Amino acid sequence: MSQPRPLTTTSTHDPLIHVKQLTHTITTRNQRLTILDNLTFSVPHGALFAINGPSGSGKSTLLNMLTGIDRPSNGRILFSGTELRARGENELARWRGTHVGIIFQFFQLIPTLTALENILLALELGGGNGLPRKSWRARALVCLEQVDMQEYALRLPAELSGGQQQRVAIARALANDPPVLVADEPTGNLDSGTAHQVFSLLIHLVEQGRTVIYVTHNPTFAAYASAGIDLSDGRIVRERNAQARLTARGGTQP
Ligand SMILES: Nc1ncnc2c1ncn2[C@@H]1O[C@H](COP(=O)(O)OP(=O)(O)OP(=O)(O)O)[C@@H](O)[C@H]1O
Repeated sequence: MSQPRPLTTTSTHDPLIHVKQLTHTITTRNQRLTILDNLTFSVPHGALFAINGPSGSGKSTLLNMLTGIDRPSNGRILFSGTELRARGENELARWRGTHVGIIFQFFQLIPTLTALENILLALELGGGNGLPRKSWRARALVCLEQVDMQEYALRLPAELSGGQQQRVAIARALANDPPVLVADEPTGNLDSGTAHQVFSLLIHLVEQGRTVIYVTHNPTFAAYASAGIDLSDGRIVRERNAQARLTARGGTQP
């Protein structure tokens, strides 16, 4: 299986997300744990941004903070200049429905719905992104086309391979046309050839102007990023910024 072709667009320097001195602690029965420790970084607009680190380093916790699913104990997250914690829960859920598409490791498609119906459900839940209901089916088909799965619109998830299911899940994440996709170990359940195909697709979506933030514990997949951070024990131990590599090599290379 060939590797994904390198990212040919570069992200702008405009930060989409600013994280400032973010700390998250939790109290268990007998101790207080610091899961994220004073993180400051930014996610450029139009980046393929990796959050990399070993198991337990805080990657998923951080991703949930960036999408407003969880709130940090301390610190600030500015998303397009607006502070997430300033929004109430309902407002945050509405905002998430239209601004962020979420992709999961285990796809999480509804098993009794076809590929097309899974995407229609996302449109239903996200309000159809302002489109009239009569055009939702066409929109869902466009999303399937974007991931090259239009021929499989009427298949159930169980009738698709793992890689095909993840493509449908990516199409579902695109349903409400969010500017940002977040993915927690998007290829963690796929063989390496299929994983590289999924990364090719994510790179293509970034080239079309979306920002993709993904979590991985695999340095090979982290190397596809145009920017990112490496976490260890809840701390940033390395910042990745492909701008330097772009200058050096004339293109981002994993
Ligand atoms: N609700 C909780 N109660 C206690 N500890 C928690 C809780 N949630 C997370 N943790 C701990 O916080 C740390 C970070 O967890 P997190 O799931 O963010 O790590 P991760 O890097 O995503 O790990 P993995 O790659 O294994 O999914 C881990 O040590 C985990 O055990």
